[in-house]
Amino acid sequence: GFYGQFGGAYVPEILYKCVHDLQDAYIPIIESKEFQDEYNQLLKDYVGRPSPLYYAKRMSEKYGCKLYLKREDLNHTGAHKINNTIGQILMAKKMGKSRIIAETGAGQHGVATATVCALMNMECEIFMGKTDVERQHTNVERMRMLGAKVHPVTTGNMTLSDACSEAIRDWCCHPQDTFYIVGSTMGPHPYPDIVARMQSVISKEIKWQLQEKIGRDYPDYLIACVGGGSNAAGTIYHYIDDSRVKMVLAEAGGHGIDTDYTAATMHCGTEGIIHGARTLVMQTDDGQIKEAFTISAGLDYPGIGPMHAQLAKSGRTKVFAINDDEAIYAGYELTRMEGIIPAIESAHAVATLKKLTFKPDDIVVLTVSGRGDKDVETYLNNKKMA
Ligand SMILES: CC/C=C(/N=C/c1c(COP(=O)(O)O)cnc(C)c1O)C(=O)O
Repeated sequence: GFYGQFGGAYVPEILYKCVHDLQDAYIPIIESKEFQDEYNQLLKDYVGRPSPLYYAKRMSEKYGCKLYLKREDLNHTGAHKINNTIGQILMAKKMGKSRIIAETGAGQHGVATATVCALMNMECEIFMGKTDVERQHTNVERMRMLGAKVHPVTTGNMTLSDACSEAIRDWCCHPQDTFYIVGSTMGPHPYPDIVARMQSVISKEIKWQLQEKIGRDYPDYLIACVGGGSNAAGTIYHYIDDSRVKMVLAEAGGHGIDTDYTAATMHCGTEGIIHGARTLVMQTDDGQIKEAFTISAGLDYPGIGPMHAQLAKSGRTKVFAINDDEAIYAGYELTRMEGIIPAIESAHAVATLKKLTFKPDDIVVLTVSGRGDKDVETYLNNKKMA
């Protein structure tokens, strides 16, 4: 499982067996008719797919293009994360696992995991940095409502990276009966590939939706935000080899890539290992992973999916570092122009529109990865930036 020099599975000895078991099992499971039938039926009737591709008329006029929004915010649980957790819970069941663990930052992956555990009657434990427990508390309440046990993590700066480390430590103590549902295109092989495949339903739908709406199955631009990289991976998946399609990604600049308060890994990271993957990571000269910083819990990660490390290095994707104030402004703009309150993560993608120059007929598809209910306090507390 390599993306150029990036990827691989750098795990402690104790995890070898369960990681290799998964490496051997995942393709046959995903490609089986039984999996495909149950997965597609749940995406349709439980998640509510296909998600709409909505023509944003007022934003199109403002930015001089034809802007279509891929509405992953309208999925059950309010974000793209459930596309992935449905797939992984079916794998866990197939592999005879009874206990599910997951990390979460924005709480959307936590909610999506707790949701499918309730659906499949499985035990669920979520690890979440204490900082994120506070700033995304509505999602913590939802997780508990759904029957999950939420463990606040108090190591490091108590955000997503610390939650990942704690989940991996737990996994090391329960390698046989526990399935770790990883929430993004990160971690040891095969997780980046599993998550990208589960999220690829996003671009599979974009293709036929564009064909239906404009008589052409490809856009001029695809735009998405990147935390670990899963909604972006899903958005670009079926277009990666199509050179007609430009790919624009938004990572979290925080207070700026020239400050110590940033999460812009593709601007500030160097090659290293984090949570089992060789990728780009923000690290000190002696290899200590630096703390990330951003207003957005879901983008607050010092690493990046190995797939995106490779795509950025090869120049296939154009990556912008969007700062906190730019994201808040963009969140208010979409809210006031189209009546859609985006997740603060998705707002980073919206903020790239100001950085691009379009031709009037350019078809632009931007993935709204989640809804902003969990971020209303953050938006209102930062109104001055609007
Ligand atoms: C897996 C940890 C990331 C989380 N969320 C990330 C996230 C992201 C960034 O994650 P990726 O799509 O995996 O880059 C974008 N949009 C929304 C609405 C998100 O919630 C979470 O815990 O919910």
